[in-house]
Amino acid sequence: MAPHSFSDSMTGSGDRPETASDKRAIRLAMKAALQQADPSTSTTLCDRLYARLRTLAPSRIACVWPMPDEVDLRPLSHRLHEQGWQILMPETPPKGSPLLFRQWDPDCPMREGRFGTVCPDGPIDVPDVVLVPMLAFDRRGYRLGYGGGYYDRTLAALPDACAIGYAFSVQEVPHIPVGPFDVPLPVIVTEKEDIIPAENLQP
Ligand SMILES: Nc1nc2c(c(=O)[nH]1)N(C=O)[C@@H](CNc1ccc(C(=O)N[C@@H](CCC(=O)O)C(=O)O)cc1)CN2
Ligand SMILES: Nc1ncnc2c1ncn2[C@@H]1O[C@H](COP(=O)(O)OP(=O)(O)OP(=O)(O)O)[C@@H](O)[C@H]1O
Repeated sequence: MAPHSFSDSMTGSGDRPETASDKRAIRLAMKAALQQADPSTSTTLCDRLYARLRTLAPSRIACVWPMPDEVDLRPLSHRLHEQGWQILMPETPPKGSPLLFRQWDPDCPMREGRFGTVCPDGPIDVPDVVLVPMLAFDRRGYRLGYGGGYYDRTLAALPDACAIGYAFSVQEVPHIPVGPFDVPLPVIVTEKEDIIPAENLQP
């Protein structure tokens, strides 16, 4: 079925029940699989992200403070900071709102936020580049997060930002169920490869 079908848009404000339930099943399976992932893979993934970003002029980039078993972007955040990038990290607002981003530097105080997230206690800022965490993804560029819809709302509000999804390669699934607000990412970086979904489109 087409990603943005009529029946999806009929519901107006969210996923159909079967889409939401299919997403939940993938999240559960992936959370379990991630507990077996090798954390040292984060280092290779950070190196690949850095290789992609170093060709750009330093600007304001949204990184992420990791949650348990997730890719750890902290080595990349430090490296980019040393290279003159302004690092931002998300603050998680109540569900239904886009993320806020706050400036981070290696010495800034951090505080605990919603759902086990941690965010800098710095000024609010707006990113030019957004690194997007994913619980699962597919080769079309669709992603699943923890189910808040935060990044979908955030990227919709930042149409000019350059969005780059990142995850361990074991987080790839054949097909992410898609709802009316899911927009595919233009690039996904894993520790093994850079996936450019447009290259996978059938003519
Ligand atoms: N490291 C990191 N930070 C991030 C994200 C992320 O994916 N990774 N987010 C990506 O968007 C946002 C946080 N989104 C989240 C949304 C829900 C849950 C969560 O634990 N949900 C519970 C159910 C909560 C409830 O509804 O009561 C769960 O999954 O069991 C966690 C993070 C912003 N910060
Ligand atoms: N821009 C939006 N406007 C309104 N509702 C949205 C928007 N984006 C997502 N949603 C809704 O939010 C709910 C959660 O979305 P989804 O399950 O795709 O979250 P997720 O992508 O896994 O979470 P996150 O983006 O926080 O990592 C769904 O019902 C979805 O339709």
